[in-house]
Amino acid sequence: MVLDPPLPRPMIGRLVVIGLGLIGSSILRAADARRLAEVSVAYDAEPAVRARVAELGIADEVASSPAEAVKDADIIVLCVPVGAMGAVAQAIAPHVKPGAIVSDVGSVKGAVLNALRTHLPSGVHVVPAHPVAGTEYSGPDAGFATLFKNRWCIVTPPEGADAEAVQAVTALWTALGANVETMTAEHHDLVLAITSHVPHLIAYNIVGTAADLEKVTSSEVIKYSAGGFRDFTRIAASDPTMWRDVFLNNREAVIEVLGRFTEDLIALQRAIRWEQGETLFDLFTRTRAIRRSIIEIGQETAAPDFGRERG
Ligand SMILES: NC(=O)c1ccc[n+]([C@@H]2O[C@H](COP(=O)([O-])OP(=O)(O)OC[C@H]3O[C@@H](n4cnc5c(N)ncnc54)[C@H](O)[C@@H]3O)[C@@H](O)[C@H]2O)c1
Ligand SMILES: O=C(O)C(=O)C[C@]1(C(=O)O)C=C[C@@H](O)C=C1
Repeated sequence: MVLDPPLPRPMIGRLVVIGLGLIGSSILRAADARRLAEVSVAYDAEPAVRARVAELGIADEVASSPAEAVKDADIIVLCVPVGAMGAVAQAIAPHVKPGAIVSDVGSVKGAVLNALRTHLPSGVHVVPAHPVAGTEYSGPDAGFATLFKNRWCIVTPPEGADAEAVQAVTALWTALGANVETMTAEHHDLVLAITSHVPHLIAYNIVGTAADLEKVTSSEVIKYSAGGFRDFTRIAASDPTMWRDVFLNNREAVIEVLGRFTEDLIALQRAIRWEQGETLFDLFTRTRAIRRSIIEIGQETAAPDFGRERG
């Protein structure tokens, strides 16, 4: 997979990335490869992370404070855990120039939009976004320039958002390689609860259950985890801070989806108890078709339906 060639002229003056882990460092790498900004500026709360980013040479400048980072910025992208977005917005608020755009990459949108709007002055354009692309790894060394290539990025502008600012964020993500879709923050949070948040919770739970089973030793779990369980362990290795914040900030949608999930699981339990093979067979046939259609259209380029038929 390769990125498109560099732009003939940078599309952004000063691009600032705050939080230099998997996502922030991937944005910097892709922006550097495609020469999207005249100047890219990086900041992270951890001095060791800032030093590593300077060593990697993926930003033009590494700032030593949030205030220094956002001075004269045109677009600022917050790539910190969802629970830290409010504190970062508060720290940069007095230093962001009027007319600048503040965006983010948080996995939850409603709570982040509220946090950003609470702290940032009204002259600053808030346009949240979420690249639906990632891995179970964290930190600046985990990032790579093609992470967003042919993946979806969901932009969730608040009502009345400045059209030019929304266009600028859309153009940024398109240039980073993503396909952009726009929806409300509320709808995003429901869609991602089913496609990402609850699946992660299930993975954390099943790996935790396996680890706690008294009659199966942990060495047996490791030894025989070549198949399905191994896939769950990859997801369950995802960053604890990030995922704690996701669940605490998308409580309503996660609880709603978990309710449905629990009902369906109990129905399966009943089908097994009463030996209702047809029920099991029908469900497994339906789910197999879903998997095959995802592969057929190519997960990376498929236009997901985002559940719109449910209204
Ligand atoms: N990992 C994924 O698969 C994925 C995918 C899409 C979106 N996201 C979202 O992207 C964001 C970042 O995730 P990541 O995987 O890059 O995390 P990460 O742990 O790799 O990096 C986060 C970085 O933020 C820094 N940070 C934390 N608090 C800070 C603060 N107050 N000020 C400045 N820096 C601070 C940390 O030091 C760390 O370097 C999260 O909001 C997450 O929900 C993650
Ligand atoms: O591929 C993975 O490891 C991911 O978990 C990526 C994933 C997802 O659930 O699809 C995780 C969280 C994000 O907000 C977006 C993408």
